[in-house]
Amino acid sequence: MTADIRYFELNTGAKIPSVGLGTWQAEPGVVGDAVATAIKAGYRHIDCASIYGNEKEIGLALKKLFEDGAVKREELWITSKLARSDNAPEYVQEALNRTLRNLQIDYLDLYLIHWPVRIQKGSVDFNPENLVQPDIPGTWRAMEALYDSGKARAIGISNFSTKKLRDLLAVARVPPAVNQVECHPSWQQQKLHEFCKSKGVHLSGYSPLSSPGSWIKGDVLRHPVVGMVARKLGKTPAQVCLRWGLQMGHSVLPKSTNEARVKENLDVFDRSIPEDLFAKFSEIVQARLIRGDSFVHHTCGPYRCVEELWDDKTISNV
Ligand SMILES: NC(=O)C1=CN([C@@H]2O[C@H](COP(=O)(O)OP(=O)(O)OC[C@H]3O[C@@H](n4cnc5c(N)ncnc54)[C@H](OP(=O)(O)O)[C@@H]3O)[C@@H](O)[C@H]2O)C=CC1
Ligand SMILES: CCCCCC/C=C/C=O
Repeated sequence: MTADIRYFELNTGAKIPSVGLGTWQAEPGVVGDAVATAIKAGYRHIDCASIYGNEKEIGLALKKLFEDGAVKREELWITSKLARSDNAPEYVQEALNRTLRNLQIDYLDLYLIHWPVRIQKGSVDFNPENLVQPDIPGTWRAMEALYDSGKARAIGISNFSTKKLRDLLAVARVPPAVNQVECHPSWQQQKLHEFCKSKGVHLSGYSPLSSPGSWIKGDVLRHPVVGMVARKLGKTPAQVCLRWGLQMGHSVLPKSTNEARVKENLDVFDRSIPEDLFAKFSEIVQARLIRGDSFVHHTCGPYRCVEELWDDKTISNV
């Protein structure tokens, strides 16, 4: 196993940098500095979304970095995502244009349908009455038009189960390049991983540290297997989780707004997890952290329960 896994090649032929900076819950007032710190430290991939509410500040930071000559647009990989309230064919083009205006760029490297979920345009809260049946084939045709236009150089999906991905592949003219899903040593997505691999869809792992500081409060960084591997390799638990993702073949999107941790999370290319230690990760009990409970309801919207959202009868084996 070569230690240097800097890129993964997508089905478009493009190379996605293997470590991207996450920006969800990166607060206004600090997210711009985090992006600047990351890019100066060597990150070339920023994971954004309209729903994160911080694309304007990221755009300002990018503009300054370009003006100062710290990086060129073509050296960066910028992903953004179609919000749930824009998940309808007629809203897709304007949603992308809004994101491009906010980010102050003229194309995205990757545009994803954020969730297989639609809420009424203008909804801001989690009222279940706002949940609407999405027209995924229709939205995908609108995404394909963005791909054809060159404004989105790759298109993909996020939070799609194996079944939802299979259904999409059956109607897609342009196959999705990426499925961005929760993925870390305590939610390894084995079945989805195999399916994506068999179809040439790159799996990008979100919450690769299990989102420890947020309300999600995942604790994979404290798992004994992660700790043991970290001690043996002389790396931190976070670096071990990220390295595990890279060796699985996934790009990873750690979020940090702390300068030292931003740098720590990119320092994952000098050591591989050897096979005997890598095998230990199969002992880790699996549980999904981001269940999407707010997107299901016993009477409203298309999904009656989380098992229907994920097409999975065993959301967790805990
Ligand atoms: N498509 C989707 O639906 C989703 C996409 N995402 C994407 O994935 C990104 C990452 O996921 P996210 O849920 O943010 O969680 P992560 O797993 O990246 O964890 C982020 C948390 O870990 C802390 N942290 C960062 N680095 C370290 C470290 N080296 N050691 C210890 N703690 C650390 C951060 O705090 P601090 O900032 O203080 O360092 C923050 O609290 C998101 O930001 C977003 O871009 C996430 C969820 C859903
Ligand atoms: C209250 C439910 C929110 C689900 C998490 C959505 C995370 C999105 C990040 O991209």
